[in-house]
Amino acid sequence: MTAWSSSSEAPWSREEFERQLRALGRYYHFHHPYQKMMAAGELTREQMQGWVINRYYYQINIPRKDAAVLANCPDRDVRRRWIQRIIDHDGDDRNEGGIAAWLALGDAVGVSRERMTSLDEVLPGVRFAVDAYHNFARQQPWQEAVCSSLTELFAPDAHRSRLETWPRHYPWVDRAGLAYFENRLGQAREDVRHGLALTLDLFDTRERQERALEVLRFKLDVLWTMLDAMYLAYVVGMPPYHAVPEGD
Ligand SMILES: O=C(O)c1cc(C(=O)O)c2c(n1)C(=O)C(=O)c1cc(C(=O)O)[nH]c1-2
Repeated sequence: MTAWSSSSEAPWSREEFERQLRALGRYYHFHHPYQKMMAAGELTREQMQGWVINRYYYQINIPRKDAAVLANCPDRDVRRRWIQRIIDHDGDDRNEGGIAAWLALGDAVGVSRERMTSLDEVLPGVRFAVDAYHNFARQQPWQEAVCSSLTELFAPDAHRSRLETWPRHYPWVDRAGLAYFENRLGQAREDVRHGLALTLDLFDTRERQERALEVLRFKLDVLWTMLDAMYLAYVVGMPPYHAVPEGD
């Protein structure tokens, strides 16, 4: 055991552990300059479209990530509940699901289905970040993948903010497109209840609890890095290779 390791210390109480997880909310992407511009009505149509196009790559990878959790999890009770996340995004006979709702959000901001689903405009930085999340869920223990979903603890504030500020600041966005955010408010509450209870149960030593905080930091980095890539490309005006002269 190394001198800096605190693994021999007593575990935090559930309340203290939950408090530490929630305290990481200060690094949530809601506080990124791109999101702040969005909430303040400062994004141009192109910047809004760029966000919707790039976030689509996140949306289509969420159910694949959740399928990886199912594949790695031997606990039937956990799988029975976790499978709902895939249905929430992919839809079923009764409900079109979140990916369809995100395409409708594209319609509302003037992004055609072909443009969105081609993935041609997904920035490399966004692709790398999202792939890192998907690969994490495939390769790490399923308990860590469960924990990494806990950024959803902080998502309802972001969804509510968009529902409240977009109609005021972006009257050109068709309101029907905001259904995605409305739907997520209820779904995220359920997801968080389950994901948080599992995390509090499973990470039951100080070493595991500290690992859980690291895992949540990783996921916060994924979300923040996506917005860094968008900020550089669409706000600073430096998309990848922008300074490379056109070849012949
Ligand atoms: O718009 C957002 O700010 C936001 C953030 C997050 C998140 O924190 O990962 C998710 C979502 N939305 C979301 O809609 C969603 O379905 C979702 C699933 C997950 C996940 O990690 O399993 N995060 C998120």
